[in-house]
Amino acid sequence: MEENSEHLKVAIRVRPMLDIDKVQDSAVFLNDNTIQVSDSTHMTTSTYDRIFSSASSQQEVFEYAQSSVEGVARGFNCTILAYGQTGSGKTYTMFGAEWESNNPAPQIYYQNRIPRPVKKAQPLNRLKIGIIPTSILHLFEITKEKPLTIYCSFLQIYNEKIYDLLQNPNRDKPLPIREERDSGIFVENLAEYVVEKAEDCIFLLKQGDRNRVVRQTRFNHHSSRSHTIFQILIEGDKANKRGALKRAKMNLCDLAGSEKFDKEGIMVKDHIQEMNNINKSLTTLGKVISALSGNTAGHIPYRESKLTRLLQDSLAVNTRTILIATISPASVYIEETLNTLKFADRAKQVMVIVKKNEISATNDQLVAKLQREIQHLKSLLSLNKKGGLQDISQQLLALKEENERLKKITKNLTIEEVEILKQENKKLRLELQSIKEKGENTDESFFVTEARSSSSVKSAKIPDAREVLSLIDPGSNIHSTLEMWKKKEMEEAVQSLKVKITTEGRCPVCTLKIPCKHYSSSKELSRAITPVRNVSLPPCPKRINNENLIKDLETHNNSFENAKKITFRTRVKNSYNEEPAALAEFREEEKRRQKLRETESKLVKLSKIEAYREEKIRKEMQKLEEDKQKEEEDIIREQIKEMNRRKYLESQKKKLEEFQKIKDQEMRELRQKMKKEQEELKKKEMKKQKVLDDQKKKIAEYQSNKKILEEVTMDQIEELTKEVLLKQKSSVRSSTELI
Ligand SMILES: Nc1ncnc2c1ncn2[C@@H]1O[C@H](COP(=O)(O)OP(=O)(O)OP(=O)(O)O)[C@@H](O)[C@H]1O
Repeated sequence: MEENSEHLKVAIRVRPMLDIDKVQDSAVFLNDNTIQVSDSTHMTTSTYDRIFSSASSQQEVFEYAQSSVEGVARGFNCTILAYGQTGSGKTYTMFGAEWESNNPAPQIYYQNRIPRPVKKAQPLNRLKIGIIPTSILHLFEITKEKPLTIYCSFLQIYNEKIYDLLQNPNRDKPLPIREERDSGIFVENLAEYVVEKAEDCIFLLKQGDRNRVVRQTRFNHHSSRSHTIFQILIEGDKANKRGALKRAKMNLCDLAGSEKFDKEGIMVKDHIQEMNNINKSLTTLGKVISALSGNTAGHIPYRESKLTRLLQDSLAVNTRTILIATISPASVYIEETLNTLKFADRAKQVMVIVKKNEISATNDQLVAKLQREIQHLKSLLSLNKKGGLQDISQQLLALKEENERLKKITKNLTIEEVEILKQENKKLRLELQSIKEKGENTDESFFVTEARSSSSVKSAKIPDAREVLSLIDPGSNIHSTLEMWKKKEMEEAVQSLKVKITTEGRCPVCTLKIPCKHYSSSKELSRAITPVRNVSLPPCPKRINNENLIKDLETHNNSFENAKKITFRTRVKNSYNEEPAALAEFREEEKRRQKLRETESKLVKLSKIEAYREEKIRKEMQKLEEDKQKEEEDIIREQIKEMNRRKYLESQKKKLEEFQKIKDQEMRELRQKMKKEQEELKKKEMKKQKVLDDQKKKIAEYQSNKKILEEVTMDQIEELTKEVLLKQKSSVRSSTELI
């Protein structure tokens, strides 16, 4: 399987000066991939993978992330994060400018959001939209006609609580984070939509964006006050040659911006709380990045904030991660800019190992998940089919049959069968979504992937009427119809019970064997029974009539079992008070009831033990999960340490090699110098020798001359002198003649 080790990619984007920047002098200077930030005393210089100036276009920024987005279609996970102080351009980078004109900025804080009027959708301008919409368009373009299913979800983390942006605009249902061996970390009950077209995905993105918490702050009229994560999950529909299905997810995060306490202005309580939560979660993100980069030893504090916990398996762990740090050029924000660059510097050092994600098509868990999901979707669908509620019991029966059918298709499915299951699943989801669009269902748990909702994770059994009821919001139409159905079922149960009693020759009122107070003979009873069988019971001549009984039953939880108990209790009461003959039977019954109670209490005890055991097992499982989690964290830490060690060794090796090279060069130069010096020395020696030889020669000459001179007499000297003088004279004469 493809596997690469790479650095976390870090880019800086500088936004242009805005009217809101009161002092318009720049403290940021760019030169290729180097950025300089200067205040009156210091100049900080840093280099990054890429720097986008205020003139850079949205398209240029997308192109930087394009290969990672394309990797998602090949099975590589990807996370793109925008980080920076408030008002520095994160939302502009992730969503875009066109986006803002489609979602006009509110001037007030939407505490209880009134839905904004939805403008008629304008065509997206690809030059203006940000990374998220462009990635969606690009992803759909490159996966067109590929056998893939694309899911999307959209959440916000506001005040350390997670909300579904597509289902919960009022933020009244915070969602928990769960972790499971197979599904990894996920948000329970988060809606996951199957999207077939880019336009549908964009539509959902816009819907969700409208539900995001925004507030007007000192530095941004339309400041995002929550972190958002738009997640796209891609799953292959067809297995490859190795029988594996592709599976990759892309997280597109627009973080809320850090903000300083406004000492001059007035900050409302909510604003302060938001600010503290945002700053706290960003600090934790900083700590996690620091730990991942190997700068701090030990524990990675993923669990300290919802943001880092959610991104635990999507941040630098088997995920191509791109960080776009946004800054403002204005000198007034220099402190925030330096903090952002410091964060980016740490992120630069994080190493990531990414591998292609594949899952075996015949993997037991996948098959089981698909089967469960199909059942869940079918049960929801059948509940929503028009007119289907009247004969709900028939539908439940049909679902039970379906359950049996699916159970029979046990684990040994062929790849083709799994592919068919996947298609069925997709079809059902789309059918459900179209029902939701038409407004036939108001239930918010409608689009929750079966495997991601707690009720269904626990068991794969078909829901009974009570479970079906619990799926539906109280107050909705479906709920009231089901209530009616439940009442009807209860009435029928009472009827059939009474018919049963009367056919045994007992009085339907006091349930004693006739003759009793109400009926003297079976003849009288049979006359009375006839209408009872079909419509209603004969009215009790003395005290209890049908309606009272039914009311009684209703107040006692409306179940068949309770109906039996109440009927019995009524009978006993009547007979005890008014018919002493019934006392013996009553005592017998009382004994039976006592036994029943004992058995029941035993059962309660047993179920308590069972519950205790389950709780213990659950705790053990949880502990095991936590241990596993810790182990995994240790492994990651070890991997990071190992990576850093290798990095350090490699850098040392490089340094050594460079040192060796320099040394070799120096040795070579030294040798050459020595050689030259030796040659020069040799030359000098030779010169010296020559001078010595010359001098020796001169001495020899001198000595021979001296010897000659010693032998020459005074007369010979005079003669020689004369001769010389004569020679000189003649030469002078000849020269004067010549003149
Ligand atoms: N590169 C850019 N080109 C032009 N305008 C920009 C650019 N970046 C940001 N802006 C403008 O700056 C303002 C603030 O940007 P934005 O809302 O994206 O900031 P933010 O970092 O998301 O802030 P917050 O954290 O408060 O939500 C917006 O009006 C936006 O249009």
